[in-house]
Amino acid sequence: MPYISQVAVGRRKKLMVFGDDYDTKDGSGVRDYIHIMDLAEGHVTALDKLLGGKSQAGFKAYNLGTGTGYSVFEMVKAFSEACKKNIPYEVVGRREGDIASSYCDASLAKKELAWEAKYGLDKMCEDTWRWQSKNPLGYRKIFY
Ligand SMILES: O=c1ccn([C@@H]2O[C@H](COP(=O)(O)OP(=O)(O)O[C@H]3O[C@H](CO)[C@H](O)[C@H](O)[C@H]3O)[C@@H](O)[C@H]2O)c(=O)[nH]1
Repeated sequence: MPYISQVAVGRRKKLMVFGDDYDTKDGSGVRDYIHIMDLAEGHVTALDKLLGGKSQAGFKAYNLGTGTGYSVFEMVKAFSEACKKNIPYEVVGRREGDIASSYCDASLAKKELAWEAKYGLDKMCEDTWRWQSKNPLGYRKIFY
């Protein structure tokens, strides 16, 4: 997502797509992207349970994700629609160590924390683009 966003804002010429020959819906890598607000709320909910509950365990792991896998090409398309620009890309070789597909089962978080992700890919792209277009250099200071 940050690389796509930087292409859209003109900081990078194009996105390098790491492989289009995976055994996935369109050949590109699939991941479980999550909106930052969903992720933050998931953490707060887990902390509330830890601090307020009767849990004896020192820790417990919860998966936080949408449970939906999106491909790199789906990301490019969704981001392109959000920013109303073409996102140039080039398919290059697979990145060493990458797996084809990774998405989570967040059912335990839903059951025990009553948490689930609210936002989908379109909202992630829309909000990322709003931030990136207002902060082309990210949080770096702009010196004139
Ligand atoms: O310039 C890029 C960057 C990424 N991708 C693709 O986009 C997907 C997501 O890549 P990320 O690097 O954003 O995320 P990963 O899930 O592959 O890996 C990240 O999450 C992992 C844990 O899940 C590790 O922490 C790892 O170091 C970290 O990069 C992958 O299919 C990757 O091949 C591209 O095509 N081009």
